[in-house]
Amino acid sequence: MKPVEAADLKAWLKLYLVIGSANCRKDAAEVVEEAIRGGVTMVQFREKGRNALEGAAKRELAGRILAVCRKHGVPLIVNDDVDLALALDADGVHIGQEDEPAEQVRKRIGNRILGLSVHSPEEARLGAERHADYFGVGPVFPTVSKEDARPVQGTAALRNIRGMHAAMPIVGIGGITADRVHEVIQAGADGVAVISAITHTPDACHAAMELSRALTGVLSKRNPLVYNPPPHLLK
Ligand SMILES: Cc1ncc(COP(=O)(O)OP(=O)(O)O)c(N)n1
Ligand SMILES: Cc1ncsc1CCOP(=O)(O)O
Ligand SMILES: [Mg+2]
Repeated sequence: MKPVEAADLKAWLKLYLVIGSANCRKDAAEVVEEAIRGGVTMVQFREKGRNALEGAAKRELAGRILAVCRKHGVPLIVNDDVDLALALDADGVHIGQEDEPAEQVRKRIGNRILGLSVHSPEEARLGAERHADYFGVGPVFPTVSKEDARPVQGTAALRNIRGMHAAMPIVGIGGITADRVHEVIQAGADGVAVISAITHTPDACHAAMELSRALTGVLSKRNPLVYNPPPHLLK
């Protein structure tokens, strides 16, 4: 497997669905199918929280979500669980600052995608040194989906981290809804990662379409100085 191209990853990060059984009132694989039909471009399997599945049941759900993603050509990232990602042959792993260290995960997953949560320019500097492929930055807004979330950052952390990492694929996360997408993208993110904006709605396809429409609008208008400087400026 070749290393992922940053340009491809930026496109996949546009509308990133983070999902597990605890977030859904119906089968999470069905929600993934509907959300992909509505425009989701990458999926993270995050099986956490009260009554989270474990062992064979967790693996079974992950396998069905992977099958849906493969059918539609959408990359699947596994949250925290490197063993599961390797067993499934998933496209990558997302880890945070309290998870298995990034260097170790990189060695274990080879060229699969490595996503890392960062909250400050210093964490981002270390993350880039440790060869993360993309950063997840947040919570940008208050979230109902993560009990142990860090304090809300607004868009300030995103702007700071983008300022220091012009070429890095970056996704904003935490409390993002269709009407807040423009702030997150204007602060320098390549896309948004959401749980509740898609899973806590009666129609995941419709919710994804609304988010996707908002993203397409703001990404097409974004001031090119915010990111994507010409290659000679990146040397
Ligand atoms: C895209 C994205 N960004 C951030 C996170 C949070 O990861 P982490 O800090 O490890 O917290 P948990 O999700 O493991 O509870 C994420 N999952 N995805
Ligand atoms: C996993 C995670 N990491 C930071 S905030 C968050 C939860 C995002 O969920 P929501 O989109 O419902 O706020
Ligand atoms: Mg984690």
